Amino acid sequence: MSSCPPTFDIRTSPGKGLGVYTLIPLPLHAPIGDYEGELLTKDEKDRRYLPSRKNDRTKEDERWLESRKERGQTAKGDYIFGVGDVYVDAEDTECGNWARYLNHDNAPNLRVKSLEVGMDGRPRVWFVANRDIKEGEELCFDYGEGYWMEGDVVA
Ligand SMILES: C[S@@+](CC[C@H](N)C(=O)[O-])C[C@H]1O[C@@H](n2cnc3c(N)ncnc32)[C@H](O)[C@@H]1O
Repeated sequence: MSSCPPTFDIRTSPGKGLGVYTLIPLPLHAPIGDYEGELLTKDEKDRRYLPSRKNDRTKEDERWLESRKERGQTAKGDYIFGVGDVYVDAEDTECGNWARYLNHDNAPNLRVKSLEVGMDGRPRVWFVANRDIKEGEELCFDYGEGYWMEGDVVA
């Protein structure tokens, strides 16, 4: 996993697991970082994570799940960000980056920006400050209603 910028700190956020905190003040519109992970199609995401699609899993899906287990990685579906038809899955810590620890807030201090196709031909998701942020604040974005309803998709 790519390391967290030195100006941010990953630590316990009460009631939310780990979270990302800024060690410096950040001005409105400050770029925060990209959300990185494995790219999955909707069908791959559903087959691998939804219990209702378990019987549709291919051999490749089973190998993928087995690899997660062997490497002590979870497969809960809590780290998925949808961009158009593609899903960025940051659950595997060998593929996701530090942004996987950004928590949800109904009054977030971050705004999500995304492109279905970035300059490298891949989808891009990144965060910017949506207000001035004080030193020591936790960085959060709004996951959107779908995340909490379906439990398998971030935003
Ligand atoms: C993308 S992860 C965020 C990082 C996570 N806290 C961790 O320790 O790995 C999303 C998960 O964090 C937790 N989470 C995020 N925001 C939360 C909130 N506002 N309240 C409670 N739990 C939250 C939930 O368990 C959610 O499924």
